[in-house]
Amino acid sequence: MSASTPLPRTEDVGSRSGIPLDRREEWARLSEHRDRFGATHLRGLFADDPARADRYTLGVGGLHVDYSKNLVTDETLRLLAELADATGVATLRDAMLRGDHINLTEDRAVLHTALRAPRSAVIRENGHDVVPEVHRVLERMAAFAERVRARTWLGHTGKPVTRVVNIGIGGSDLGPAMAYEALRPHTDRGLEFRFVSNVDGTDLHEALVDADPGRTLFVVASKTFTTIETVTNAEAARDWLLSGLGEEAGSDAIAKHFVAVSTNADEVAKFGIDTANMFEFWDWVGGRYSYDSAIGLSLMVALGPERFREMLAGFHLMDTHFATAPAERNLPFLLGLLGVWYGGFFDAQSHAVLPYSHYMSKFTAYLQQLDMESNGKSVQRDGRPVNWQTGPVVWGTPGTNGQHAYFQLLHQGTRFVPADLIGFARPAPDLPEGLVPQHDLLMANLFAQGQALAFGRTSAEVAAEGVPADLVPHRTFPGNRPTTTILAGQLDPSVLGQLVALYEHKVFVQGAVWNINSFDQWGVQLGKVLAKRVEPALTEGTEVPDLDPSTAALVRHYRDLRGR
Ligand SMILES: O=P(O)(O)OC[C@H]1O[C@H](O)[C@H](O)[C@@H](O)[C@@H]1O
Repeated sequence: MSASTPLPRTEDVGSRSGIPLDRREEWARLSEHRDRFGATHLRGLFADDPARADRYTLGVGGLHVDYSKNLVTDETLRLLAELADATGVATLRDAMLRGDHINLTEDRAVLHTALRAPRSAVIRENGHDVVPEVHRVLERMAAFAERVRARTWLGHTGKPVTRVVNIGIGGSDLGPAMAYEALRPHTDRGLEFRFVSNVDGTDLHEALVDADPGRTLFVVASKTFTTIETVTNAEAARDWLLSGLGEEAGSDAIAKHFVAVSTNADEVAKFGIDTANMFEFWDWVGGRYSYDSAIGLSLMVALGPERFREMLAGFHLMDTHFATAPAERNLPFLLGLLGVWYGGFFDAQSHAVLPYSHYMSKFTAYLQQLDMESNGKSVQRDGRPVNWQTGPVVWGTPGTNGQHAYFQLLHQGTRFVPADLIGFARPAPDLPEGLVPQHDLLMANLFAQGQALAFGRTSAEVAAEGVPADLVPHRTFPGNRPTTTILAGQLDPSVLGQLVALYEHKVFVQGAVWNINSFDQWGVQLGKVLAKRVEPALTEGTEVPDLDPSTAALVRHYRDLRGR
């Protein structure tokens, strides 16, 4: 889109009218409702309505989601659904799913849902059905993955590749790295996987320090293939390979030890990777929505094509639910609207995602990009500033570890932090017998935390336990801290796909209500530009014009410390 082309009007792509969110009557009704809601306590809500847990639980695919411990009533949910309706969430959803260019500032379609569509689907982008291409690339990925898994993908010296090093950052790292970790029991344990993202050379160093160049395969994953961290690490990896195999190994070694995943064939070729070894995706896939595209190549090698496809089917199941279920029984709508309620009317600044699964240790970091890069915006789709809170700070680590670190603040601090608790009924399939009983202990903690956060412990209850009067306030738990519990049978590829799609669509719903473009990320540009300007000052002492006094002094001090 040229700079002079006007952006499509907001009403063309969703929002029913140009009325700002905070001037809508549906918003005003929620605001009045919030005033009436006051300090209504979850204890009272459950006492008044014992059936609440049943009514506020929804099962979709393999997920069982209990949202009853949220600060909502039927009226809240009705008013939120009316807000979703008035802001055109479903209209924008339909526009996204059919390939309209809802990413206004980049004039792009947003079609990650096409990545997991069945072969029979027809989804057009600019009039062209993208589904056959999606499946063509999936088949190429599968053929490649099978060769590595069968140990028939041989390196330059004739040895099979056994270590796969994914080089990528942001959306080209977080998804595959997270899913690899989450699905470890389903991976080929005879292969080793490393995910290198940071431009800090220590990241690559640690991935290669014990590697055999003859057995190492690099997957360079970058949508643009211009990202400085990835290109720098890929060049260093190439140097490492050639110094290990001998410079004369040259292009044959590159061809056997490097594959690329990108939308940019020109840059891939410039780097020296044969485009026959390139796995393609498209500009209608956002980086943070891309790990089910060819960006998941390393993951597919780890899992095998069949399990990768099970994961895609899990995504698709949630896509179908999102596309078809009525708003009041639609999980992404519900979870998205709860966040709108807390951000808009409870001043929630953050949202904790707390998986009770050590394999999910990278899940929240993955969601940070998904949510915060999508909805960390402060202008509306037409460029006017927003006058309401948009995306929260998303944070969290696996339970039970977090309980011994920051849960104190969740229980007794002054901040209001809604949280998602995620757990799985069955332990990992290959967990040794002796460790299986620990799983119930893990899950008991999940349930206990949801209970403690919701219901707390009153001062009367504490006093009745014989606690001395001066300690009672310290040992009282106010409760009324909302959680949503997501329970699944087992952490398997399908369930992971369902979970990720649930959060993708939740983020979508929120962006639609807030009337922001969830699909660009201009906010990451400035730092990149400035880093390029500052680097010569660090290395060569070059004067950087217009450097502010604080940064200039830091640069001087850095050079002193480096002895330059
Ligand atoms: O895949 P790439 O083009 O290398 O981009 C990697 C990442 O870097 C950018 O700065 C964006 O903020 C991310 O959305 C993107 O996922």
